[in-house]
Amino acid sequence: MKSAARILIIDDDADLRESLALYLKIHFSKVSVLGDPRKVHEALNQEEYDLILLDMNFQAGRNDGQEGLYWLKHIKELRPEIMVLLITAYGDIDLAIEALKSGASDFILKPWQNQKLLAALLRAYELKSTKGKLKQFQQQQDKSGNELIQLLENSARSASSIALLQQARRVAETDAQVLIRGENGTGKSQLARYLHLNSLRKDAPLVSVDLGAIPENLFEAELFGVKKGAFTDAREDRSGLVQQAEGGSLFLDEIGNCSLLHQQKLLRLIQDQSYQIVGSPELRHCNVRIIAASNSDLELAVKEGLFRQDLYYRINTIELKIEALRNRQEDLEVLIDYYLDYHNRKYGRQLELETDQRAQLLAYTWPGNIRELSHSLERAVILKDGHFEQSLGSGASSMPGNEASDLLSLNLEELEAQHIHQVLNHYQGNISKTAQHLGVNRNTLYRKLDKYQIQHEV
Ligand SMILES: Nc1ncnc2c1ncn2[C@@H]1O[C@H](COP(=O)(O)OP(=O)(O)OP(=O)(O)O)[C@@H](O)[C@H]1O
Repeated sequence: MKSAARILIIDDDADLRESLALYLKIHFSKVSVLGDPRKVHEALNQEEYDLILLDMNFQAGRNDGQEGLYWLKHIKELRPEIMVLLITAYGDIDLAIEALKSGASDFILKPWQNQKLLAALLRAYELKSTKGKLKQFQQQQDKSGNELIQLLENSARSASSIALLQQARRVAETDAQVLIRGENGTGKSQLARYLHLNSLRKDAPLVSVDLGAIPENLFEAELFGVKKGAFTDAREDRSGLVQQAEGGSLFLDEIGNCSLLHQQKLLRLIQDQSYQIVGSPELRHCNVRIIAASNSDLELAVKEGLFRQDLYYRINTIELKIEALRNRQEDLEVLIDYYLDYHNRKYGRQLELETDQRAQLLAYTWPGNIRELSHSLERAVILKDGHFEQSLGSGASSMPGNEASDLLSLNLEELEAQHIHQVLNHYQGNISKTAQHLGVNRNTLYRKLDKYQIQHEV
């Protein structure tokens, strides 16, 4: 399959241009040529390119490479996102260094070797895609970063939440490993973002990975990346999440669901800041801050031999515990107003709560915590109905029994709903373990819980 990279070759030598283009067209979907660099502005206005292969000497008799450097800077001013690879017959180290400092992605010597040239172009394209993704992600994060800080600080009214955020801000400035504990839906991922946004790494990416949702056999590839040729499908080098988090933070959600084998790889990552790309013998160094989260009893898992003690000690240098929502009445009051307003605006409604309806929400135990609260208010706003009797905790009580005769009377969907409910109860509401047991990912499970209105654990 051809790479999607769009390439422009700029060289005054017509034979060379054409032979390069002929070769590259075998591997790339779009290859164009340009003989005169003075027309580059026009060319870039007409078409989009990902990569430019730029000759360094154009005028006859000149071979100092300065023209190439001039056009390189010009292109980078016009389109900083385009990766420029310089190609020259007169290479020396100083020129190569100057080119790289001026923004070139690579420096290729003529006569080139086709395989090496191809590898350099594919590498540059991979880098461009990763940079693009990170930038996009970072912009989204920036937009909502301040909102998140405000939201968390606004809703922290109870003594435990105020103390928690204070502690979080204090540890955020350090690079200490943090373990966030709390029931499902209490806001562990949001607290991880809060930590990152308050840290010195805030301008670098925060990459989150749900360790409960990654299939066992993809764990290493997802986290550490893959070297081209590591397996049949690995046609190009692929970066992993650790590399994408370079300089920033890596949020390892549901760390308690990690197998012992993968715990060992995480230990090396955390302890030595190093990892191995799948298919490569080398150890790679990285600079990432680890934030982990878990809603399971890790101490028990350590006792039972299911969680490595050394990893446990590594990740919980600092432990931040989020209280269940039922123990944070002051926060609950603010969150009811926040989500009522939020969903009213989202759906263009004006639902208001009667005093007894609000009292009912304040008295409920919220086993699914903030996520359940938001879902309940969303449903109420959509239905324009603040009577919560039907919905709060109805999932548990309305489930049919599992006598054989009952099962026969169920249709497929009812059977599915019942099965999900039982598995969920078996794992005491642990979403990741339930999803793993059922062979679906957590998002699918949440959708099904929603569909069958199994609110109890949503
Ligand atoms: N302080 C807060 N104010 C308002 N909404 C919040 C707050 N904290 C979390 N939320 C919302 O609650 C929901 C659950 O939060 P989050 O996903 O962070 O919980 P979690 O503990 O990581 O859940 P899980 O254990 O299922 O991974 C999200 O919709 C989030 O936006």
